[in-house]
Amino acid sequence: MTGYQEVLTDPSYRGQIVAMTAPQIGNYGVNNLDDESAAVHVRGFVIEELSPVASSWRSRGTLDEYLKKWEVPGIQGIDTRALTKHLRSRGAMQGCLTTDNITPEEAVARAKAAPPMAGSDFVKEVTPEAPYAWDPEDRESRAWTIVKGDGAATEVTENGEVFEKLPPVKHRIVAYDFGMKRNILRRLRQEGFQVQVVPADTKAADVLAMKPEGVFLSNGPGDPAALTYVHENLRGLMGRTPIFGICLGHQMLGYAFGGKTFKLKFGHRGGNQPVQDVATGKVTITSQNHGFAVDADSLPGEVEVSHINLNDHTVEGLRHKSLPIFSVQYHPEAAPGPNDAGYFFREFAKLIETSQPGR
Ligand SMILES: NC(=O)CC[C@H](N)C(=O)O
Repeated sequence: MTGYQEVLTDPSYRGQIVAMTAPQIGNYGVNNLDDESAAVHVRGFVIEELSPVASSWRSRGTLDEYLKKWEVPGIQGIDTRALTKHLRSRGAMQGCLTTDNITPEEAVARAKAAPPMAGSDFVKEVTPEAPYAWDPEDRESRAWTIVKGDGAATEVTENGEVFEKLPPVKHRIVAYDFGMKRNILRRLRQEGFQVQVVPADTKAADVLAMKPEGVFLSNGPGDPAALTYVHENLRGLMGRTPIFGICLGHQMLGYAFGGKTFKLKFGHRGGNQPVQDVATGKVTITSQNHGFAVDADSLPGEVEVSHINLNDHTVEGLRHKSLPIFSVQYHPEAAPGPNDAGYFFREFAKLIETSQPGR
């Protein structure tokens, strides 16, 4: 029931209509802290029932007003669990939401005529135009670092909000922003990383010229196969700096290694996906949002599958056997419920500290 604002603003959903299975959405309204980016990216939002009340001390408006502000169509009154079962048996498909006075057949024709997800580069719509240094001390960024107050060093602002005191900077890294969620930046900073963010088409040489201690590859929308310019740049970074990728970043590494991805019949979504660490056998409950997956058989021998999804046994993590490179398909930064996977940000710091990049 929670997390709808994060879903709406996750750039990875660019170009997609999202349907929620929880029966009532909007209960706690929207606020100025939960946005994962500066805009709503879903193309349409489908729910069973909009809560008639938006109630929370953090609330600054209703979901209805929010979608209107961003001119994103929403529809309620849909049996979204039946819809989900339909998509599960038939596969993810094109859809159409309209207020035009047309027949269902005409709406189906419009849905079929829409450009398909496969083969489309949606990253160019969400990547920043220029590099920027993420400043965790600016007001807005600090507002993102709310913690639950578990006794860790905290600070209370004039509005009574509790903030985490950030640790000193330990490592300077560069992050490719393919449509990055803000909580990734927040989690990186919480682990002591200072982050310089660069656009998706930044050349490997320009990244290396910044002399980063490591490179992070973000999540992002669309078909990973379409981003050949990224695959190329990553090949220029491999072996020269430690690399950590999440979701689209993980898929990009799959291509840079010489592998490929395929489109899943239906994507992995939501906060309840079981993933097994192949080496330890340990299972974590993870948050996921992806429609494509790396094809394990396409990978070269020097890359190992470190994690698998226990529902369909697809690849959920990769690790290079000799170079300091690893990635996960799911979202260690997301926390709609479990925080099982949060340790990956610490792993990245450890990798930087223990590897000897050849530069
Ligand atoms: N969250 C993501 O980074 C999604 C990656 C990719 N666009 C997919 O759907 O598989």
